[in-house]
Amino acid sequence: MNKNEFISIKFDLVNGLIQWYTRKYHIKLSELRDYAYDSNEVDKLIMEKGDYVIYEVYEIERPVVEGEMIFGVTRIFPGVIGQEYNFTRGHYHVNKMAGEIYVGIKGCGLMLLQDLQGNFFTEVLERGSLIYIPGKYAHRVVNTCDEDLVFLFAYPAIAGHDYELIKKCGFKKVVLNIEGKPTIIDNPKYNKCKQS
Ligand SMILES: O=P(O)(O)OC[C@H]1O[C@](O)(CO)[C@@H](O)[C@@H]1O
Ligand SMILES: [Fe+2]
Repeated sequence: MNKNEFISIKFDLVNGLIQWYTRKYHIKLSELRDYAYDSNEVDKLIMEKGDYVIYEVYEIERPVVEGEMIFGVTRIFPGVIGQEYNFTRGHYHVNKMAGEIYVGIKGCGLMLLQDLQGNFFTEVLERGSLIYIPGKYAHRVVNTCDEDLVFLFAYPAIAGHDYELIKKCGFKKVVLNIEGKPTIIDNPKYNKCKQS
């Protein structure tokens, strides 16, 4: 097999373990401070438990040229930051023509989607879900269950990640654990951001 042309690897579809990847990175609690519904809860948790990993990404990198695709597996650990379920930062693609595909492998949660016009919706992401995200939608995944949420992703290598707007304003809604149930509420930070 010529690795410059073909990639064929084993993928454990039960546990979501990938046999080979070129980059592994993780996002810790402190890196979500600006993205959290309540950043005081981030500080409190770090004081109590230290700065732990919220999610990890196993990626197969490819050259950033038209036609290439980057793909891999993300694992979000279960838990809450205050009331807010563990989540990915979320981002827009710089290249609005670049869509993305997610396939749920293990666990359950929600994908939050929004565009620059303020349209917002959610999709269930669980084992067996297949979600196509058109290029203009920012996307975030929230783990609402008690186990790891694992999913496969694939996107054009030229997509580019834009985190700034999400860092500044967040998503229109957040997913909180209220009396043990995932509850979607308005994000005050987003509303304030729109007004200023
Ligand atoms: O890049 P974020 O918003 O932290 O979320 C991580 C997830 O999104 C991706 O960047 C793909 O869109 C993956 O690396 C991973 O699945
Ligand atoms: Fe993306």
